[in-house]
Amino acid sequence: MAAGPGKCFLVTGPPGVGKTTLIIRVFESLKASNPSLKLQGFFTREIRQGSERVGFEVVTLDGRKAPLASTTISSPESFRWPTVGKYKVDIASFESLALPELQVREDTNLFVIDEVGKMELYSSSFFPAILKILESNIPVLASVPIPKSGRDIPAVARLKNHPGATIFTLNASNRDSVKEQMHSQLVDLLAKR
Ligand SMILES: Nc1ncnc2c1ncn2[C@@H]1O[C@H](COP(=O)(O)OP(=O)(O)OP(=O)(O)O)[C@@H](O)[C@H]1O
Repeated sequence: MAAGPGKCFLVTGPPGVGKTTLIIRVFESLKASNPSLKLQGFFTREIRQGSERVGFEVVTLDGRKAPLASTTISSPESFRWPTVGKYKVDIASFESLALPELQVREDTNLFVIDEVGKMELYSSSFFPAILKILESNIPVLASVPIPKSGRDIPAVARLKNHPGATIFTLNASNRDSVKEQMHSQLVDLLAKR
């Protein structure tokens, strides 16, 4: 196993710049170049009704889905859902799908975590699971939001300050080159393990 701090690749950039798309493409090309890699984790995708975004779902790397947040959850009436903007966050649903994916296993090669955001962090078990992964020295590919306030949420600040962190800031003109860079760095890293 590699010595020193585990590698943590962080993708950031403004909403809609293509963080999820980039992570999916890197994941797919890694998988295609080496089908025996053991990859674990999840993506966050928006749910649309026509042109309107009505929520988010989490999707595991092998395609299982669960709701993360929605504008349309209403029952039970008396339940006070945690919210991010207009979305009600279904912490139990997120946890039931995502937390098992974040369990460290002996043979895992890479964890994919899209994203470390406010909704996901409502789960009090989510960030501790990430810290455990970092302690395990297994590489991580994660996306983190750019804060509206200019100040990172504490969990994101902690990831960015991790000694093994490499931060890629996406914009519309660099996303293809960042994808190539990230893919080749990960191929090198995974070949060493
Ligand atoms: N490299 C690309 N070329 C063309 N279109 C792209 C590319 N990357 C992303 N897109 C398009 O931009 C839109 C937003 O992409 P994506 O969901 O990946 O962004 P995001 O940064 O993850 O967004 P969010 O901040 O909401 O999580 C999608 O419709 C996607 O198809």
